[in-house]
Amino acid sequence: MNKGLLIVLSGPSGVGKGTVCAALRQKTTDLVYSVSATTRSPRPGEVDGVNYFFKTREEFERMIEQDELLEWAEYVGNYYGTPAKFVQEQLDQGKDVFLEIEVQGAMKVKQKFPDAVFIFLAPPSLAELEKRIAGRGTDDDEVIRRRMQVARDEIKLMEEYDYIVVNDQIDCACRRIMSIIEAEHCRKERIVPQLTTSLNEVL
Ligand SMILES: Nc1ncnc2c1ncn2[C@@H]1O[C@H](COP(=O)(O)OP(=O)(O)OP(=O)(O)O)[C@@H](O)[C@H]1O
Ligand SMILES: Nc1nc2c(ncn2[C@@H]2O[C@H](COP(=O)(O)O)[C@@H](O)[C@H]2O)c(=O)[nH]1
Repeated sequence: MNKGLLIVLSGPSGVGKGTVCAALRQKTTDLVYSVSATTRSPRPGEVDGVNYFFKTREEFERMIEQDELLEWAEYVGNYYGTPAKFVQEQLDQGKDVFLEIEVQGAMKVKQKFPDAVFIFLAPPSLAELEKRIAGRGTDDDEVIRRRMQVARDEIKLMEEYDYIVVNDQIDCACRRIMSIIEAEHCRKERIVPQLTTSLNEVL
């Protein structure tokens, strides 16, 4: 079991993962956020090394070959992946690490880190999801159509997750995620090994 908690947040594009993460950052400083690598082009305002590490396909494929990624997936024509070294270093230091990734990648993390916590952020409805993707104004109609198509398959896999949080309101979703993390820290599987020294007379 890792010293820190690995928390995986997935959910269809446009459901509000980034928005909820930004709100979480304001409410708690206890989480470390992994920065993914991608071959997608930066959107206006996105900064290399902050939002993503922007890579060419060749660079990304080299990262795959050199086993630098904890997981990776191809999504709507681009590669996305989690740099492994940073995540493992933070977990080893006892920090809680937060990954915001799509479903195929989350399923790969599940194989490697069965004790990670998997949270699916669900939209209140498909109509609301499409409204949010389109309202963001970052994708053309074809990309929106493909993201909605993938979203249907992703929603089918939501039962693979430990928790489902409906993102009807940003603050509510944020509170629920913080409660899940709090509760996960109290699981006996995590607590008992830590208490065996201090309570060794009775344990
Ligand atoms: N609870 C909410 N109610 C209404 N609008 C929301 C809510 N949460 C997020 N949004 C809006 O939905 C749009 C998409 O949000 P966001 O970019 O955070 O989604 P995402 O899941 O991170 O998408 P992607 O996976 O494509 O990066 C944004 O315009 C955001 O302001
Ligand atoms: N499997 C992974 N998926 C990731 C990673 N980083 C982001 N994502 C997901 O990709 C889609 C599209 O993102 P966008 O920024 O182009 O809208 C979205 O669901 C992200 O959560 C990753 O490292 N691995």
